[in-house]
Amino acid sequence: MNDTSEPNTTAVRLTDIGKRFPGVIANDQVNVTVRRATVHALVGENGAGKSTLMKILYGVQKPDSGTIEVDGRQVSFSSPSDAIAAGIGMVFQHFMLADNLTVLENVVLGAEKLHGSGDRARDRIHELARSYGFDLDPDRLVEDLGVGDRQRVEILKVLYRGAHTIILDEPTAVLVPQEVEELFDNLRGLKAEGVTVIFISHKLDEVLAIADDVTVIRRGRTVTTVDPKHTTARQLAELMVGSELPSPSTESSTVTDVVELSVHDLSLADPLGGRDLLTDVSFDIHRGEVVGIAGVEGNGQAELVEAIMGMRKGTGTVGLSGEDISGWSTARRREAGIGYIPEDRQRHGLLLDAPLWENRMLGHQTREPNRKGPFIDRGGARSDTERIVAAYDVRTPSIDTTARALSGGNQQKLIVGREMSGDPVVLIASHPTRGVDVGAQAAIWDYIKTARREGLAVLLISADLDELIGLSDTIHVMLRGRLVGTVDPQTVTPQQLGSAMTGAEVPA
Ligand SMILES: Nc1ncnc2c1ncn2[C@@H]1O[C@H](COP(=O)(O)OP(=O)(O)OP(=O)(O)O)[C@@H](O)[C@H]1O
Repeated sequence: MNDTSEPNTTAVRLTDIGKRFPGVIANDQVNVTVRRATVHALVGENGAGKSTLMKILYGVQKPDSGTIEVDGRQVSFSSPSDAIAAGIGMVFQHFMLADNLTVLENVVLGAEKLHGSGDRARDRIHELARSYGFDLDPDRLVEDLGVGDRQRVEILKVLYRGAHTIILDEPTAVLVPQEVEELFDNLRGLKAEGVTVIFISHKLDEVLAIADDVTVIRRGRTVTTVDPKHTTARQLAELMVGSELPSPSTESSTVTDVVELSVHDLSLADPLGGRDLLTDVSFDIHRGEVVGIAGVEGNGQAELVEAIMGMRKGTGTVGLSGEDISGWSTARRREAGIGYIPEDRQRHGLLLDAPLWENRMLGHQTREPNRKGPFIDRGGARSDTERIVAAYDVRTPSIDTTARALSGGNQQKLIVGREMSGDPVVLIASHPTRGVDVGAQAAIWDYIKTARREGLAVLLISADLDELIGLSDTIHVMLRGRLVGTVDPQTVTPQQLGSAMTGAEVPA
């Protein structure tokens, strides 16, 4: 270790950082001091300014005011390459790996000048993996890796480029409990070797389990930095929102015997000729019922949703309220009353460069309040967007703001609000609360529970096992494109469910 790696020296100091966007002060004199070789968590409501601050530290955004010090030296970054040269790395939520290349090729890609490309590169990767306790085979294809391993490759990539401070944006959002434990082991390994980790998270229990310091940001300002050893999740949440949080309540069953969605023997071949993406998937969802699907990401959940929505053509049947809709287009399915919260909000849920009120119409152009007779009803769409913004607490300067300018969590709240509008019969919800803060999560859960009480049938896909267990009336476990078992959310624990998802015996 060199002299800059001693604990308790400062790795990063952000002082009085300010950043404005049109109509919004994203950062307002933010101050954060990150001690070297620690894990430092940033928490705050959706839109509080966490991502903006990290983009400033990574050179993606330029601050309007304030100073950045890295390793005791003042720096000014015009681009991520400046930040990387100063030893700052960032791992984003959407992994940016090439599936058809090996771990080694992915790590080295674009950084050949650093350690060469042949055996020297391989030696360096082995050395890094060993010293940080990463168990990765450099010659495996990335497409054969699970989510946890892909994340490790991303981290390795950043380390290979010489980072000694790593920023992770909501790293556990896509992981099952076992993978979260593995990630945390890796983070401890990094710390032990003098690496500093800054991470953004909405999972307050996890923050308390791994962080050495937690900085709370509220409406663009630093509230405080606390010691997690002496702070509870509830206290953190209250610091975030500046008031007390309501506690969620459990609900009794509202399941009826009317089948609203029925999926029968659904199979889907892989267009690339690999193993079938779905095999003989069958289940019903009744009026007033939430059916959860648990599975490690990449086991067919996305394909199942796309087949139900008519975006992929498989064999078997999909029925809506007793009618066979297998041959219907996606638009017709939505018109008939299927609400759809997509997994990838930026690709399928929003037109990023269109204003919020136009996004309100997306997929709902043919229905009230967006249409009057044969005409688009702009006024109706606009006033309903105002309603959603208020009801779902979408933080935005106005409904004329583009979707791109919203924070991730606020984009999600807008989509949920839109898809819950117009009394859907069935709601297909993929990760409905991904990226939203604890307050908004509780509000979305309440909306789903209320709609279920009123008869909504919900298909819930979520990597958040507490959410799956807390909302579902029944949970099917999905593995390699098949439903391999059913568990009772009343009795199953997140750990048992996590094991079942990786192929262990499904608990009775
Ligand atoms: N490029 C941009 N243009 C306009 N406004 C922006 C832009 N980026 C962020 N903002 C605004 O700045 C504020 C802070 O957003 P930021 O993404 O930093 O929040 P966050 O704390 O990371 O939220 P989340 O938890 O939802 O990801 C928000 O009001 C957002 O709408």
